[in-house]
Amino acid sequence: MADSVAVNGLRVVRGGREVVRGVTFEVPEGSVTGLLGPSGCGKTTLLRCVVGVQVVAGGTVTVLGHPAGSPVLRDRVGYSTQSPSVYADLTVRENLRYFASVLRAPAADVERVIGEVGLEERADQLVGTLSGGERGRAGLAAALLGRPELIVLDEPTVGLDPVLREELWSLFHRLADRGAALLVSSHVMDEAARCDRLLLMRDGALLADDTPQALRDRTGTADLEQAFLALVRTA
Ligand SMILES: Nc1ncnc2c1ncn2[C@@H]1O[C@H](COP(=O)(O)OP(=O)(O)OP(=O)(O)O)[C@@H](O)[C@H]1O
Repeated sequence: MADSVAVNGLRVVRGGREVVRGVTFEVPEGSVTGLLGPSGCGKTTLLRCVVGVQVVAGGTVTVLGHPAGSPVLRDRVGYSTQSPSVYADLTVRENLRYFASVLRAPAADVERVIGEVGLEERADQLVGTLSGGERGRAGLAAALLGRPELIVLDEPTVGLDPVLREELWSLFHRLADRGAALLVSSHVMDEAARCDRLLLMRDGALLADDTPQALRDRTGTADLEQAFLALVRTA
């Protein structure tokens, strides 16, 4: 399987402190890679590097064969941030029509992505009046416009009920089955088991890069929370 993302020796300094400390990993196409780790460990910073909006101090980030942030990647990479960048004074549908035109995505994509994130009944509501979870899904819908080959999602399931979380994880796997690479961050360990591969991060470094089952086997633990703790103890 080809790699959609290749990160090599990445270092980032923020506020005078090295917050990403020599990180190397790949994200294969056609799979869901989870980026897991405690609050403040550097997940968002790492995702920002992959989408090319972060100044880096060293190392390389290659996305679909190009340096991260290259103009040719604009409509090939979808990115949804923790605070969704959708306009509060437009409806869900208006937002998505606007982003579809910017990305030159087909007009029919708007209805497709509204359906994929389950916002059909909120499509004509102003984003400013949506709940936090609904607003998050509106941002996620924008990241799915144009069928990007790489989809980068920063904590997409925060604030969602278990049913919706389940639906979104099913959607992520459907997108991967179509060939997309997904890189999804979370600090909830019970989501780790739903990923094909896991990157476990702590204090700006990767503790592990493996499948959930291999991590459980390697640490001799039954669940991934315990595996993470075992890795922290031996780091
Ligand atoms: N603009 C900034 N200036 C200084 N320090 C920053 C800045 N942005 C982030 N940091 C620091 O960089 C570190 C990594 O932050 P980052 O947002 O990547 O963490 P995270 O793992 O995504 O956390 P969370 O799960 O809470 O969102 C943190 O210690 C944070 O305080």
